[in-house]
Amino acid sequence: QPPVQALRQYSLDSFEIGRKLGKGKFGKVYCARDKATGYVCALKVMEKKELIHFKVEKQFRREIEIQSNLSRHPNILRLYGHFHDSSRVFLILEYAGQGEMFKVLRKKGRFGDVLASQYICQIASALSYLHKKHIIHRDLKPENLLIGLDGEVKLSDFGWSVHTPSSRRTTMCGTLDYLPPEMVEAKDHDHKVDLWALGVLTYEFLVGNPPFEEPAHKATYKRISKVDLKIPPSVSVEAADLIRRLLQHQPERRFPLDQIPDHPWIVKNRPLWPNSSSGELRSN
Ligand SMILES: CC(=O)NC[C@@H]1CCN(c2c(Cl)cnc3[nH]c(-c4cn(C)nc4C)nc23)C1
Repeated sequence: QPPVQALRQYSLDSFEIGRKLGKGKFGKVYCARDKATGYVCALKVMEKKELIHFKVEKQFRREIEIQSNLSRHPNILRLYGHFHDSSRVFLILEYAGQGEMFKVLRKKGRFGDVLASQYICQIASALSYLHKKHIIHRDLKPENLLIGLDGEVKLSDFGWSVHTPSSRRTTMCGTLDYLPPEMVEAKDHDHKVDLWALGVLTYEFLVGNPPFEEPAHKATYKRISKVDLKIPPSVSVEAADLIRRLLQHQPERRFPLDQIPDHPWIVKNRPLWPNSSSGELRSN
């Protein structure tokens, strides 16, 4: 039967709460086990008064609506259900066995071509799935990526996703590093903003920091607007080619997602067998 029955009514009492996994944007996330099925999941808890205070209840409702409708994709974190009590709202999320991407990246400093290209190819597949459903993620960055038990990437945190085409209404907060020129210039934007962010992510995976990072916001804006991109010689020729093709000022010139699996950088670094990156041979 499905890991978490979609129609069953859940309450906090349906779960044994485990360790705190960390903090999302507006709440805490705990490891939890569904008492009825023994299934392990991640329970995201948010205070209703916090959602109201930050005026993000609309964004939050959109997150639920979008993520619930995303049925199976191996690189998108599942939202199985949600429930609330008098003061809190709870999201029942898929548990990602290897945790947060940004922590792995900070610990490793940067990724090699094989690992980075596998991650980028998986993220491109997830974005392609979203775009086909007319959804743009709009907040692609290492902090919003998780890693599953088999090392696969899981796109999560759809708090900023919208249906295309859209012009941003909510003021942005957090890092500007991933914003494309059309959003920095607050122009209308479409799914191609995710292509720009994928280019920034590719650069950050390989170099360890985002390409337009500056201490001051204004300086970052300027570098993004001018696409003031300097790719260090440590980055392979093939990777640099993909980064340049994604970080195009004009959205329509950005490299299409469905051509990414055939890009030389991805092809050259694809392991002979899937799951062979960990060196062992496994029957699938
Ligand atoms: C995208 C996002 O919301 N990130 C912040 C939340 C923190 C834990 N969240 C998890 C969520 Cl939402 C789902 N699965 C997770 N697994 C882990 C985790 C596993 N290990 C071994 N260590 C950790 C940590 N964390 C999660 C997400």
